[in-house]
Amino acid sequence: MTAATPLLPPADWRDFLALTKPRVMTLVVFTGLCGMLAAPPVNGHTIHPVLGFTAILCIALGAGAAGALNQWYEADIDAVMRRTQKRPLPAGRMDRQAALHFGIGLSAFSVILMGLAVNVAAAAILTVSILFYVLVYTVWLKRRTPQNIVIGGAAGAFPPLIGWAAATGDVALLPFLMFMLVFLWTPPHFWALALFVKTDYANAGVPMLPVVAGERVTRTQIGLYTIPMALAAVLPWPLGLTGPIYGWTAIVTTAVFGALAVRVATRTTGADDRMTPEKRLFSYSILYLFVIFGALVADRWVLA
Ligand code: HEM
Ligand SMILES: CC(C)=CCC/C(C)=C/CC/C(C)=C/COP(=O)(O)OP(=O)(O)O
Repeated sequence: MTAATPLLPPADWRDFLALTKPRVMTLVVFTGLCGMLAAPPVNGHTIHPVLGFTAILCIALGAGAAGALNQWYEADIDAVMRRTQKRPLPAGRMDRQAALHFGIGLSAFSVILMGLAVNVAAAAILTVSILFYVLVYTVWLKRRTPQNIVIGGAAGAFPPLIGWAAATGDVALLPFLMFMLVFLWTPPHFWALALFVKTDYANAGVPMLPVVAGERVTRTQIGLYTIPMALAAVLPWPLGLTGPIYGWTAIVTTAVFGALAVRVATRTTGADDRMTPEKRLFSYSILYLFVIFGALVADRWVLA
């Protein structure tokens, strides 16, 4: 080969899959599915299985597309952080244009399919969540303020609303509380992780809370956000929106979340600290959402 400009070989399908952040998106898709399955029948009918499947597919494709556009925009900072260096763009396995086209094409496809096959309400909320993740979080806030994940994190809270809207054509108080639960869960989820990958963000110049405000403030904020998060989690039962299966699951799993968050909030660490409680809170935060959303569906279907 004597070409003057080095050309990248065509990217592998695995690189396109990696662009969609598949591991993170499993929980996004799961909360969307649970929002859909928790919705009540409309005029005696639940959503047709084919339409239900299409709606979940659209959430998965839309979320994946948003992840691809996020990586297209952030290739520079991903190249600096150890956790993200091996992604297809910073590792030089994919052309940036290919990632951009993939992200835009998949976003348009997911929204149009949702609008044509399912309904306009679900397509509209899907559009808002993609725009929120890409424009509000990634482009606007992430490099500017430590409140980036508080405001921008709303993007990841929309899927239960999308699922519910797909099934009913509308939104209601229960999916709104589920939105609030994920919205208020995001700061403890992310800041627990940010406490132990702080150096990565500092090196990349991303103003995450532990980098700009320090560990103490971050720990306190984790504790503070856990309080309204717990309220959003537990309220559906006393409000009569769910039954005891959800209610008791929410009480027990949220109490564990609270205990882990208090441990993180009240700790001070030295230089060689292994950050075990922080890692535990981060891992538990993921299990917590899977279990609590699963309980919402179990409640609806067992007590129906
Ligand atoms: C702005 C908000 C958020 C930020 C900044 C954030 C950040 C992160 C980061 C940096 C990781 C580490 C590992 C990785 O890159 O795979 C992670 C893991 C994870 N996040 Fe989040 N997250 C946010 C919101 C959410 C939401 C809304 C969900 C789902 C409802 C979610 C689900 C997950 C899951 C399932 C993992 C584990 C992935 C794995 O096993 O590798 N995150 N998050
Ligand atoms: C339906 C729909 C469009 C959903 C969007 C889902 C969404 C916003 C998820 C947020 C979770 C996420 C991947 C955060 C990563 O933050 P980051 O991008 O700062 O993480 P990084 O450092 O790993 O790139």
